[in-house]
Amino acid sequence: MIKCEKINLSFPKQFICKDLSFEVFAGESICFSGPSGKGKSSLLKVLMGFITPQSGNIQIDGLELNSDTIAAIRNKMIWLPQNSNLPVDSANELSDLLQMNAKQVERFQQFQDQLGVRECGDDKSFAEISGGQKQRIVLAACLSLDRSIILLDEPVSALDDYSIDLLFATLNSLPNKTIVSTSHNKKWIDYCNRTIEL
Ligand SMILES: Nc1ncnc2c1ncn2[C@@H]1O[C@H](COP(=O)(O)OP(=O)(O)OP(=O)(O)O)[C@@H](O)[C@H]1O
Repeated sequence: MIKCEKINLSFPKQFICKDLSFEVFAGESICFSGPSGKGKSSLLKVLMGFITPQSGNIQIDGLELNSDTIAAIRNKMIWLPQNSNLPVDSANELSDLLQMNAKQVERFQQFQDQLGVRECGDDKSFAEISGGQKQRIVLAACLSLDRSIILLDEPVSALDDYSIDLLFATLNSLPNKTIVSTSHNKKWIDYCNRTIEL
């Protein structure tokens, strides 16, 4: 469970939120929505501990997020950044980068199958595939690590409706995952249990 209380966050040139409180229950899927530049990605980075708000309290599974707990908390999570420029050029290189064990590699291939990109993952470099195919391969990698909390920044930005349906079917096959995402996509927003509007 994620519990955020009275988060105050501003950058020098951008106010993000004042006294923002919310909870995300285990197994729930929520989406931050709102106009571009409002701070959706920044809030995911707050949950990862990459950005520290000016004030407020964040608890993940009962652990208060601070320098002592950050490693343990990050081990519970996987974060898909927006437009990630990965230092790899294929699914195989991605599994090496993430230091996947044999079971995770097997799951990675299963998720690529489920998301309709196994052939791309097996045979092609990232330079040879589309943005949507790459996004599905990176999503498959995220899911294969089997973390209980999944942070997805614009996970369907490059996907068509058919691919989004494949993703929903894949996520529905995974029990007890807590998903915190950002999106402008209506189909994704409708899929999530709840929206937090910024
Ligand atoms: N580290 C930072 N330092 C200063 N300003 C920042 C920093 N990170 C983000 N910002 C600013 O905060 C605002 C919110 O950015 P953020 O990426 O969180 O928005 P967003 O809602 O996710 O936008 P989009 O929908 O376009 O992805 C932007 O104006 C951005 O320039």
